[in-house]
Amino acid sequence: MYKEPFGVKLDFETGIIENAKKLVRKLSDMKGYFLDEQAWKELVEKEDPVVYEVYAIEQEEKDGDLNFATTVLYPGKVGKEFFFTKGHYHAKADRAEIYFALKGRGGMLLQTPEGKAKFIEMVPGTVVYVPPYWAHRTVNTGNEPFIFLAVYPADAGHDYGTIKEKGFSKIVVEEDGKVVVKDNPKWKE
Ligand SMILES: O=P(O)(O)OC[C@H]1O[C@](O)(CO)[C@@H](O)[C@@H]1O
Ligand SMILES: [Fe+2]
Repeated sequence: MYKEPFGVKLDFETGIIENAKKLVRKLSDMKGYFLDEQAWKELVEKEDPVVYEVYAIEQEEKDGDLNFATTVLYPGKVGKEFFFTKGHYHAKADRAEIYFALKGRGGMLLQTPEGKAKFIEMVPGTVVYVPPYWAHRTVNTGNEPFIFLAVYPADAGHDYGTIKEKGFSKIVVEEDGKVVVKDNPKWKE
């Protein structure tokens, strides 16, 4: 009837949560995600870097329960575009989420299904509220790993398909040494 409460250690320096399930996403797992396809191909052939790692503590997909996970998003670029997470809507689209930045710097791109986008900068201590229905993707705009904690409903699920197909309406790139958020020329409504 009652589940057992627990505490775990989250290492703020490395992002590792003890006893968590680890997931690794390499650049080759992200075909079609970056704007510059040639730059993507060259970097995959050269070194196929790890783009991010996730350490997740997840429960059964039940209404009312919570999951949490850290993400270690490495610094890097594909062409001018900063490394990012795949990004997703929730399968149960009305589920919200909280992100808490721990280390490094970056930001979150959020978007409604109609393509209204918002970029929120994240530095250690920033808490981001992801409202129901908004897709979300984090971006590392710095030179060190960008590490954050996410807390989300256990039954939220992930809808990756929509973002994989259509992308986000905005991209985050480096231009003249600056971080610039601009319209995605490949965005499909
Ligand atoms: O699931 P994505 O889009 O690859 O991004 C990874 C991060 O997002 C989450 O799916 C939570 O929204 C976590 O598992 C992880 O923190
Ligand atoms: Fe999410």
